[in-house]
This record gives sequence, C-alpha cells and structure tokens, in this order.
Amino acid sequence: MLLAIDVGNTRIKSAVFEEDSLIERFDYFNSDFFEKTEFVLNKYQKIEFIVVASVGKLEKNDFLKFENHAKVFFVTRDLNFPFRNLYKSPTTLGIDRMVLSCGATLKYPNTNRLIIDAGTCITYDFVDENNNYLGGAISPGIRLRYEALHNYTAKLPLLKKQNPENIIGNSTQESIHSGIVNAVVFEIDGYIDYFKSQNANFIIIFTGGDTDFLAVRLKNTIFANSNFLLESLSQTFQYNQK
Ligand SMILES: Nc1ncnc2c1ncn2[C@@H]1O[C@H](COP(=O)(O)OP(=O)(O)OP(=O)(O)O)[C@@H](O)[C@H]1O
Ligand SMILES: CC(C)(CO)[C@@H](O)C(=O)NCCC(=O)O
Ligand SMILES: [K+]
Repeated sequence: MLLAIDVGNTRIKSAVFEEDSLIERFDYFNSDFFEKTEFVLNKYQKIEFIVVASVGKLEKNDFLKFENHAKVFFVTRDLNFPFRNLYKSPTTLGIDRMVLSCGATLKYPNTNRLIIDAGTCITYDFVDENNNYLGGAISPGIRLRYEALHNYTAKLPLLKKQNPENIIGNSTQESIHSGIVNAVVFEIDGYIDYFKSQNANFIIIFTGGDTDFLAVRLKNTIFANSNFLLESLSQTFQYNQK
C-alpha cells in the first residue's frame, strides 16, 4: 500500500492506493497536517511508502517524522520523468506540473496531451505526442479571483463562488460571479479550442479542486478527474522504482 500526498498551495490532498486503485482520499489544511497524516497511517497499517509532492510550505524534513510508519519518497526534479523537459526555466517548473505531466504521459501514450489543473492557480501543461514537455500557462484560480477583487478594491464584497445566472450580471453580486466564473470558463474553453485547432490527435485532462464545479460548465468534452494528481503521484513513484 502507498500513501500519496499532494501538498498544494491551500490544502493537502492525500490518497491511499492498493496497486493502482485509490482506496480512500483525505483533504485537510496545513494546520492539521501531522494529526491527519498520523490518523491515515494508523488506519492503514499496510502503507509501505509515503510519496509526497509539495508546492506548499512543507519540505522533505516535515515528512521524516513518519519514517517509523513507512518509507518516505519525496518527489524532486532530479527523478526520472517520461518526457523531455523543454521548459526554458526547468529548475523553476512546479513539481505539481511535472507530476501531472508524468501521469498524463504514462497513461495516454502517443498523443498530444493538455492537462488543466484548476486549483489555487489554474495551470495548463502541454506534452506533445513525442513526449516533449513544452510548457503552458499559469492563471489565478477561482477563489484567488474572488479574494483579489475584494482585497484590492474599496467596495467589492468577498463572495463565495456561485454559478452566475447570466452572462450579463444585473447586480454587484451577479456581476462578480459572472466576471469570475464565466471568465474562467471562457478562458479554459479558449485554451482548449486553440489546442484543438493545432492538434489532430489529442487528449484533455481536467483536474484540481474546482474540477466538478467547472467541468459541467465547459462546452468542450474533457476527461474530468479530480484525483488525477494523486494518481499521477503513484505513477511517478512506480516509474522511478523500475
Ligand atoms: N474545501 C475547500 N477548500 C478550499 N478550496 C476548495 C474547497 N473545495 C473546493 N475548493 C476549490 O478549490 C480551489 C482550490 O483548489 P485545490 O484545493 O486543488 O487548491 P490547492 O490545495 O492550493 O492545490 P493546488 O496548489 O494544487 O492548486 C479553490 O478555487 C476552491 O474554489
Ligand atoms: C503554478 C503553481 C503555483 C501551481 O500550483 C506551481 O506549479 C508553481 O509554484 N510553479 C512554479 C512556476 C512554474 O511552474 O513555472
Ligand atoms: K493548480
């Protein structure tokens, strides 16, 4: 058994795997990190490996205290990845983007892949059919946009994300929901349309904390899988065991 841990910018997501099957997933905040991880390790005593990717505040040292339970495998850029990294600044490419690209390359061979992760940030990553990682885009995620409008203006309230009723918002609240949710949907559909116009043979993978909220609103057909990063962590580990 393996425990995959994705330390994101806002939350920690983890999942227990038996072979390639996801048995149970746990989401928690940094403040609960130690207790929750201990809880999972005690619940699943058969966990042999803890596989971690962190873009957040936790470092490898923070995980070594679990070594009495299981071996810690911390994902870094020095591991083997199944793609050629053509990013111009490879040493600053996010580990989460590398893990997503690894999972997509292994799961969907011989095709162009676009991976969209709608979390704190929305990231777009492109791995071509010859397994070249080319890069993509980083934009602010939904919650970040709501907070930015509130924090950098005098009058705009902080709202919880909500489906806009219309494109034309007829109140302050509706204008904000439209300006954020519709804009994110237009953005994602726009990237997908561009990608489709450039590639005949392709797959689009959609993941992140806003997967379910957004997937139903996109006009394009995509593979929505909110566990894709966790599954890719397990795949990255296995790829490096060979
Ligand atoms: N319980 C929750 N807490 C916080 N955000 C949530 C929650 N459920 C859904 N979300 C949505 O998920 C988005 C954040 O995504 P996610 O949880 O994947 O971010 P994250 O932990 O920072 O991960 P990453 O850094 O990989 O993007 C927010 O825009 C928010 O709308
Ligand atoms: C873009 C984020 C914040 C998304 O989690 C992360 O992948 C990151 O910190 N990336 C570093 C910059 C880059 O990927 O080019
Ligand atoms: K993200």
